[in-house]
Amino acid sequence: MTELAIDTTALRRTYRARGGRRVGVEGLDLRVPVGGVHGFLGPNGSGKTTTIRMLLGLVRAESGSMRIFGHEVPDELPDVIGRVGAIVESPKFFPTFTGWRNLELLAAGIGTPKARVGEVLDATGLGDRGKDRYKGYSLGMKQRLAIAATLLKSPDLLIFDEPTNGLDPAGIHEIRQTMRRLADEGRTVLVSSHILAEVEQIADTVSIIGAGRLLAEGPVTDVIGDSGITAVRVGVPDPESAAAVLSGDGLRVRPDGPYLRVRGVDDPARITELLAHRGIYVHELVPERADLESVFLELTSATSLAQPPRGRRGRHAPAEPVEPAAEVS
Ligand SMILES: Nc1ncnc2c1ncn2[C@@H]1O[C@H](COP(=O)(O)OP(=O)(O)OP(=O)(O)O)[C@@H](O)[C@H]1O
Repeated sequence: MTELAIDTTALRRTYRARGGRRVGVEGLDLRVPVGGVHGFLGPNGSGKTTTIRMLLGLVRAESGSMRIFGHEVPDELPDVIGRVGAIVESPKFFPTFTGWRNLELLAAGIGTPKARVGEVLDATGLGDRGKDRYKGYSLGMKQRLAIAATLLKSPDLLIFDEPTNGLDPAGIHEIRQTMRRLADEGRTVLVSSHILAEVEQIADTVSIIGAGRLLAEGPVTDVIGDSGITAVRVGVPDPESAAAVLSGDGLRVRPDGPYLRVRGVDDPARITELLAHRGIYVHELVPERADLESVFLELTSATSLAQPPRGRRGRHAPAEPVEPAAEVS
């Protein structure tokens, strides 16, 4: 059985809202394996921050259970929190102090030897900028300094809530590289995001949530699907007749401009074969590979929220629609 860094069962947290309760997290089962980068994905308001805050003991769960490295949270959190580093909000640093000095102060505060400061600056790619003042850092460098601060106590688990918010592409790239490097050192990195493209490139495993519930989980490749082919774009002289032929064979077909988009086919050659038998000749056949973005959009769209369960690991998991709660003004 895979060793788990984070394990939650039927986790629930709601918030008071006008006209009732607003769902933060509703029956969430989250499993983060030890080692590697785990993308915790969901649209805005899907419950990522609420989950992270509950794991860190900052928000109380109404029901359900949570474990970090097998320790019950929140009861046994003091036993394991030393192994956890987290950035939930932007940490405050002294603007006129150097990055190095800021970290020295933090290290002294938690009883970490000063020698560790140089190591964590190197680990986050700030080795040659440590002697520069914090206020002169780019946003990406500021975020890397925040990561460096979490590394001072050498945590086994790092939790980053939307660490690339507000960064430009270069900054995003730097953070991505840093997270990958940390995972390659044997740490577990949980990174929440609603930007799929950046997570897809570095995550080993993902959990996708919507409306506080798990929609899919597993290795990125499994979540995307083994074949990777989600649809085939087909160009034919007579799309209407071709659609009838393909639908008749159980394929899902819909018009897409002058083309047809066909789903439910593992081997695109099947399309050519079916159509050729009816004297319809294909002039274009383009398999379109799924990416996490399209899986995510499909899973988190309102219609798929209402779809029935399809299983667990590497599959799409149960999801039920949740009544929207009124906003509090
Ligand atoms: N303190 C709070 N009071 C009331 N409602 C809250 C509070 N915190 C979160 N919520 C609500 O709970 C739901 C989940 O919010 P949460 O911040 O956990 O989502 P998220 O996935 O982290 O979103 P984002 O990507 O926008 O940060 C949202 O509907 C949000 O409005």
